[in-house]
Amino acid sequence: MSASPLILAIDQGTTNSKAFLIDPQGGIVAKASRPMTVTHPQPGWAELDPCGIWQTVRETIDEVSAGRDVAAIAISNQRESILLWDAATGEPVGPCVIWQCRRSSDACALLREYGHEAMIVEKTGLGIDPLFPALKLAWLLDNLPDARVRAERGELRAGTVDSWLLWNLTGGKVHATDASNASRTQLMNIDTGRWDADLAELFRLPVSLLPEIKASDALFGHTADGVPIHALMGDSHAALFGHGISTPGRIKATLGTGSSLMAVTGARAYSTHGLSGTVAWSRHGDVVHALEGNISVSGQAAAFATRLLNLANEAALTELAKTLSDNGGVVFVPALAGLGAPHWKDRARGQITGMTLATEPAHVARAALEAIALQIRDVFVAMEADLGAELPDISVDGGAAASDVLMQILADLLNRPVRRPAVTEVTACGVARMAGEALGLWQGRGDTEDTVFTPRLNQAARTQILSQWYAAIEKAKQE
Ligand SMILES: O=P(O)(O)OC[C@H](O)CO
Repeated sequence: MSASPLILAIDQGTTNSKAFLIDPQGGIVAKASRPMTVTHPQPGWAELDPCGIWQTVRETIDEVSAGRDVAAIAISNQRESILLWDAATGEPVGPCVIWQCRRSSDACALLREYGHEAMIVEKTGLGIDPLFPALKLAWLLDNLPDARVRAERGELRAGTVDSWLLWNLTGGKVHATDASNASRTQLMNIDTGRWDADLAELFRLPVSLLPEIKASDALFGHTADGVPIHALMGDSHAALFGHGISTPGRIKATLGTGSSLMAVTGARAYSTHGLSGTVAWSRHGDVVHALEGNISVSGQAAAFATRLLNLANEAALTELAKTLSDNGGVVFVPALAGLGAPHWKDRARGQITGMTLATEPAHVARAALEAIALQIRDVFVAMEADLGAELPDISVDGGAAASDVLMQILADLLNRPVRRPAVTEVTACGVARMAGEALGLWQGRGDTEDTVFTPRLNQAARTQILSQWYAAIEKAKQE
């Protein structure tokens, strides 16, 4: 038994549900993880089983909390994934349509054609792309039997994954979300922090279906055992907070299935370089704004290449990539779910270019790691252009940030130092801190040493890789 109060932080991601017990100094006392399987019923579609999401989260909570006192639960989650459930029974209605799913691609094209993009960006900070859930929710209402009628009769509830977990944790008593998650739905007006009636009408969605929007550090409710749920945050936002980035001038990249780069902007920022304006978090009514660039397939590019090359695991991919010092002209563009920021081409398709008879599997392995870094570089460059200032370095977290080889490639291609904190579970630590500070029990850790990867690649080699990359990106966009 630990004497200090412990926060139970959930990190519900695309491919794993994780739970951590975190002490007031930010130390991880216990952790548990369960894998999730994304299904692809049609090319470009991506779904998760809502019961599987709840079940895996429940199991990780039970595993880490056995025999411990938990002061509060804090939830961080994959964003932009949307689901529907029955208000009376709590049973899911249809699948969880996840952020990577492109099923609303045609509907997005129509909205663009009818000239709605400027209004949507003005209200939400988000451009039109299948990433965002408003059109996916409309798709569910239109395609699941009786769903629209039942929604209009008030029999259904909708929400992002945080809402679904909150509903289940509170035994169906609370239907709420936080401002960071709501800001990614394309239904929240970023200036008012409320669901927007014009957007709801445009997307044909009854506002009554949606959860109440609260501050990220609100007291959201209690579990049946009386444990307070005291923070909800989108995973990328929690990571930004976990890196201690709360003022402009620094940037972080979370390398998960996709990657998200975020920088705090102070006031609301408008991107002219393919990024999104978003809410970083809201606390005690104060809203912190950020610029974000989402990359659709990032760490997943390594998993994909591992499977294509028939390797045992991603460590084997990295070992193979390490056997060469260059890519031999091979470029991999992982547009496997379209291209996100800053290109936003949802119909782009993946490419492997530049192969010759001299190409070895190791070249493809190296190209896969470089692709992760190059996509991050594209967003980093857009971020500097939007901010009108150079960013001195980048802080990283997430599963793929554990790879020294990848972090060195990232430093080389960015031509900036890459800072990796000692604990890379920054998302969980960030949301735990949000709850811990709200409860007044957070002490924070003293200074810890980051591992810093310093650029070593010469300019000529960097320029060559970049020119091959831009040529391949153009090809992918034209698919
Ligand atoms: O599952 P992750 O950790 O890649 O996170 C997904 C993002 O939140 C999608 O925007």
